[in-house]
Amino acid sequence: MEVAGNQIRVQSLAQNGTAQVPPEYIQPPDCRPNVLPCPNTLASDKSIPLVDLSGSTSDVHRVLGQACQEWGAFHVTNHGVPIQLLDGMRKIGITFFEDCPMAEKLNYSYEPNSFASEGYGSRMLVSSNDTVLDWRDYFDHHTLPLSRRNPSHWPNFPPNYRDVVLEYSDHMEALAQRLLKLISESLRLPSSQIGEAVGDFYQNITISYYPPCPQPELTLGLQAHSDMGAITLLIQDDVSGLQVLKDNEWVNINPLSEAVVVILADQTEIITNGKYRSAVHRAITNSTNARLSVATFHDPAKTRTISPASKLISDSSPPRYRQVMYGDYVSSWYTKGPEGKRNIDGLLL
Ligand SMILES: O=C(O)CCC(=O)C(=O)O
Ligand SMILES: [Fe+2]
Repeated sequence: MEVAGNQIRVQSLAQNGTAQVPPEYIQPPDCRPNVLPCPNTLASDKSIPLVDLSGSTSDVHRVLGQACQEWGAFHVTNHGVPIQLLDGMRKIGITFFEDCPMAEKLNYSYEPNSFASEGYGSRMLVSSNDTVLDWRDYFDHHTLPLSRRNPSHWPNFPPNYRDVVLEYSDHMEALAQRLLKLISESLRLPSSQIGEAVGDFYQNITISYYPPCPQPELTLGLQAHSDMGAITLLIQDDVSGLQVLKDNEWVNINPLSEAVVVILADQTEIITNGKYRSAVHRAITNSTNARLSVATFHDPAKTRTISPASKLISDSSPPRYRQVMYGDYVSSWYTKGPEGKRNIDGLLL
């Protein structure tokens, strides 16, 4: 078994051909997928809305506004990011995880003693010891601001890996800015309102790799959570696994190779004073196919203070959240662990 800093890579476990997952990966019964009789663990046949960005501005505002209000997650198409680049990103990810020898992958291991460090890892670093482990390996890249970006920390297997990540980072930043403008406009705010409240993006790109799991009914690839920053842009391969919670039901976000999944995160919920909600989502596993996703997170700087936009506050719509320094929000997230929306709920007034 190959281990880095006491951390076992899930891929090594899966390749060992184990028929039973180790106990630290077994979810408590109420968090397991597809378990009867708890109705909210069954996946529904609904699907998230699709926003076609080539539509008329008024259609885009309407469909996107409704998607943000009701789901906090939606697909976008005609988004301007070359489809070839989406495919290129999936390709370098799968090549790194599946074709790069484990010994070489481990050279890029993240720093196990610091929060959200860059590199190859398995365990999200939360302080609480009772956290069940996710059936997932990942590679996290720090891509923005430029002062955090150091491509020599990233794999160069395959040889175009770093170039693809650089190009992808720029396209995702532009798309995130465009979406925050549309989101602001859909609330009849000045288009720069949410973007200015967030400030310059801290962008991280996380490639997640979920090996086949011998007991998918007992595990989660990634436990239920809402993302802590402002907006997440995600692509996936053709294997299902991502689910979003809607009206107490888990809904599959089925793969659409040319679309980007947009997931509103907690700071956008705070800035919009809860008019738009961050989406609770999770990843489930399966016993036959490995799954890959690429999530690009856009967050405020740790020193940024986030509060509900004053234009959305009135006598009939009082502030719902306390203001928070983003760095404090992140520390509390890592101390308490994700678990649904308990972090943002801690700011409710
Ligand atoms: O793999 C996925 O589809 C979900 C990834 C995710 O939610 C995350 O990294 O925060
Ligand atoms: Fe997420």
